[in-house]
Amino acid sequence: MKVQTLESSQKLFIRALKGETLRRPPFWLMRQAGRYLPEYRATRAHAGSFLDLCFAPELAVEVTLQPLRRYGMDAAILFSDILVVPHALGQKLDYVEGEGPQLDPVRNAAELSRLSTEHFHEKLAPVYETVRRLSTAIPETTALIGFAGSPWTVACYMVEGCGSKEYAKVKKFAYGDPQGFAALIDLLVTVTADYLNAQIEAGAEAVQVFDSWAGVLPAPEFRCWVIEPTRKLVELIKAKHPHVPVIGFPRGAGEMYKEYAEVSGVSALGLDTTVPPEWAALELQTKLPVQGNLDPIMLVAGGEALRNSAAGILKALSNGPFVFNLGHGVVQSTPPEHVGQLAALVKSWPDISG
Ligand SMILES: Cc1c2[nH]c(c1CCC(=O)O)Cc1[nH]c(c(CCC(=O)O)c1C)Cc1[nH]c(c(CCC(=O)O)c1C)Cc1[nH]c(c(C)c1CCC(=O)O)C2
Repeated sequence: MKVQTLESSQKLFIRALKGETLRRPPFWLMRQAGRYLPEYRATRAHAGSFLDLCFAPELAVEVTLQPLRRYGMDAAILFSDILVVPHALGQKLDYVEGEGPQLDPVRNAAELSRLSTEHFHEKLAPVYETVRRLSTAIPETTALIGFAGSPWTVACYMVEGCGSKEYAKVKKFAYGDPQGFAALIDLLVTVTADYLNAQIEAGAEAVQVFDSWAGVLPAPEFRCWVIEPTRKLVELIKAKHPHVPVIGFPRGAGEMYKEYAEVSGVSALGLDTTVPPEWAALELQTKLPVQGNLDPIMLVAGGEALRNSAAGILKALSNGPFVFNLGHGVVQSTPPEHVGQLAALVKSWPDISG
């Protein structure tokens, strides 16, 4: 096995998450691997289904490395999906071409009782193997990020059975039967902590908790189903791995970002596209390192709009601990050369800022 000579703590990405203000901020992009890259589409065509790709360590390593080869990001993110967790609990999951994920929904206590943790780690063993292989396959200065969905966001898919506009079914379950819904959330807190701890033990140097649907809840329910489960999850990770940074990404949290920053215990905050960077510098970055938040559609537009928007974010947030990223994932219609332009801009910051 290759011996890693560079300590995690020396990597730019980890240094920023530990609170250092760096001259040139590190960067990576949410969903940096995926269908916008022709080499991803080629590997995907060989893999069979999308889940087959997630559970084939050799191919999952390959697609994780693809964006790094082109753009030299400061961090690699494990290639997998947030929905492998319900899959490992025994919920039926399919990714339907053009329609996204489809699950057999869980909407009450009886359906909940059919889930089982019995084969959980066995089913996720290929993911841990991917992390182990990546930890020696990535460049020496690149950090390795593990991830999971937040209990709330994973519950959204488990209850709705697919993506949704209104999230009416999961809200009805949470509002109408808070005790029953708490059983689902508590289960997800426990298994997600085990899952992230296992990724860390396999070599992940930081983990991100994707809470894509945090923004759909009123404040009291946001406290109950987003902040509190995240706080428990972070506590279970920190109990075993106190020095591993946990990035929380409560997309759409708005004003509630402040309370999430103060209460959840996360080490750093992922900012969505709508958060004003200047506000974040004053109200959030004074408490925790921040990551974000270029609109992914700026990467589709390219040119002046992309340059100006990225420079505005870099100006506002580079005076504190900061990781440059998007405010949500790369979209499929992104021209790969625009990602190259963005990478060049961030890597030459601040020398080109004047
Ligand atoms: C909500 C969510 C999911 N998955 C994820 C989230 C949270 C972030 C967000 O809000 O986007 C997270 C995710 N999904 C994927 C990654 C890989 C790592 C990375 O490069 O960032 C990560 C971090 C691969 C993927 N996950 C998926 C793909 C596309 C599948 C394919 O190749 O056919 C990829 C590359 C499928 C997926 N997976 C999910 C959906 C809704 C879809 C369908 C929509 C789509 O196709 O983009 C669930």
